[in-house]
Amino acid sequence: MIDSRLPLTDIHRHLDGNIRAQTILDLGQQYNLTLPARTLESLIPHVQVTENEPDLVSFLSKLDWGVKMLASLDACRRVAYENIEDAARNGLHYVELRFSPGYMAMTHQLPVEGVVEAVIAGVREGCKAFDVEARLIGIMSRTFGEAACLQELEALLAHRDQITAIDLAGDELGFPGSLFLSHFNRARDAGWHVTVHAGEAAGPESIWQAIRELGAERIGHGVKAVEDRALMDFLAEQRIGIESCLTSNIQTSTVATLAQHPLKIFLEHGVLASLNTDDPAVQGVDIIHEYTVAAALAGLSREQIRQAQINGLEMAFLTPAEKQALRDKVAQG
Ligand SMILES: O=c1[nH]cnc2c1ncn2[C@@H]1O[C@H](CO)[C@@H](O)[C@H]1O
Ligand SMILES: [Zn+2]
Repeated sequence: MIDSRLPLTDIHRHLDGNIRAQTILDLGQQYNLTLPARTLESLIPHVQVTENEPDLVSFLSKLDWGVKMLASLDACRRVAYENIEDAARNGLHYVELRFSPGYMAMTHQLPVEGVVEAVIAGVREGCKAFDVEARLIGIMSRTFGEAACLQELEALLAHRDQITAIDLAGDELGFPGSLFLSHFNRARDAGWHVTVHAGEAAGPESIWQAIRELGAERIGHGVKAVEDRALMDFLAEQRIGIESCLTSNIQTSTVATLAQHPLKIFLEHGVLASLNTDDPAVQGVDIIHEYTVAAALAGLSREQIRQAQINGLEMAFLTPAEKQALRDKVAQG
């Protein structure tokens, strides 16, 4: 159930994990690139999760075809623009879109800083054309190591005023947060907010590390927090938000079934947790599905779903005045 009098937000949404299948096909044609299929229908199984993947890293490989079609900065701009259009179509009032400029640049050796500029431009155009408010979160893709992350960080820092926060995503088990202390020191010095993918593939210690050593104010997924009572208390007391992504956690085999998902326990424990998509196009879901289907299957009551919706804006990297302006705007219709 979505409460239409409250702002609808998605604050954990990968722009480069949300490239339309049709756009993948179009870009393949435009740049004469090889794809595993020629029709939309036959392409879907290659670019969308159709059965749950055995683990996080297998799931992440599903993002690769879309990113491989980013043959120019204009393609990056287009994908960013379409992300805002899709958010508007879903009735989202506010989105935080995250992207990994090095990952997007990789296949066609685009300039990483150019990718950051193209994404900023596409999002800005989208926000002008559609009634959506957006902020950008820069991702460092840990999967490619510390040096590649440094390159992403520097490209993002060159546009620090257009970026709201920094994140670390990718292979959590292979590349622990402890490798990235200096990256996060620099990101915090830039005045950015910090959110970190933690406690998805690795255990609660990864969440403690993200908070204590990287300065995380919010945690992406954070599923494994439920295994550590002291951490649950700490999250609730410090109001460290958990960005839950229900369908994603099933598709990565982080959680076996929605009925076993800890989001309900987080909310019962007073942890600030919200509903988000993650990589909607790759997952074949949207925010409406997460609210109206997945949340109920995860055992959330109507009141808990409403609380999660309230928490989404509460957790947003906005000032109190910006949040209030959004509440007022939506309440007035
Ligand atoms: O669910 C997830 N967990 C961890 N990393 C992710 C997830 N979804 C996407 N990425 C990672 O984010 C970057 C692109 O924005 C890529 O590094 C991709 O692997
Ligand atoms: Zn994510």
